[in-house]
Amino acid sequence: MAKASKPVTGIILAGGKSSRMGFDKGMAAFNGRAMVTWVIDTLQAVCTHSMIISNTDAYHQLGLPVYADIYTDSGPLGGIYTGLKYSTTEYNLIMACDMPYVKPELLVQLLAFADDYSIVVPSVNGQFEPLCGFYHKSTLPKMEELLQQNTRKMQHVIRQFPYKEIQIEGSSPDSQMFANINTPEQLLQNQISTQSKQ
Ligand SMILES: Nc1nc2c(ncn2[C@@H]2O[C@H](COP(=O)(O)OP(=O)(O)OP(=O)(O)O)[C@@H](O)[C@H]2O)c(=O)[nH]1
Repeated sequence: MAKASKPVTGIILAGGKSSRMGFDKGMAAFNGRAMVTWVIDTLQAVCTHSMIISNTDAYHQLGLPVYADIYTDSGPLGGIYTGLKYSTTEYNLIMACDMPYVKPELLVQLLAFADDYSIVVPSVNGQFEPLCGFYHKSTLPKMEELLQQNTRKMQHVIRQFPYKEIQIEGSSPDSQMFANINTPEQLLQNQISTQSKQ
């Protein structure tokens, strides 16, 4: 997979509570290795730099820069803000640590609109997938304003910017890429189904 023509930072969100999983989901074993490492591989196929936003020491063993949330307990928006703040590139791809099925080809599709929009996100049946998106560094000041206003809903955040939506039908196989692994049951079921496909 060719890297993007401009520098792009891959920002992995690995904070939050993992309350449904009951333990840190990014470091949970998924198909033989930590779930976050699948996401790292996807981003590194396309990005020139990568970083992890987490408040947990375990992520330091993965060989990437790890930054703690600047605004704590602020949900994914807080993680996005921190990533963009530390990023040194205009182009940034954000991914949640619990989306191991996203393909680099999708990220390339998002980057194709990076010159024309502040945010580019896929949507499935009209619902944005904000934690697999392109975010321009210039969104930072407004992101901070939204955080300070206690905004949490990413569906609302995206609409504050010039954004592009890549629509994906819920019935298409591509929509399966956005499956989150949030619970021990999903972890187990997805490992079995992934292995049976090999
Ligand atoms: N850096 C950072 N990432 C977060 C934060 N909250 C959620 N995330 C990340 O955002 C993605 C989606 O998180 P959720 O599944 O909605 O929330 P969660 O707190 O991780 O899990 P639950 O407690 O089960 O809801 C995951 O990759 C999380 O690691 C946060 O406060 N900071």
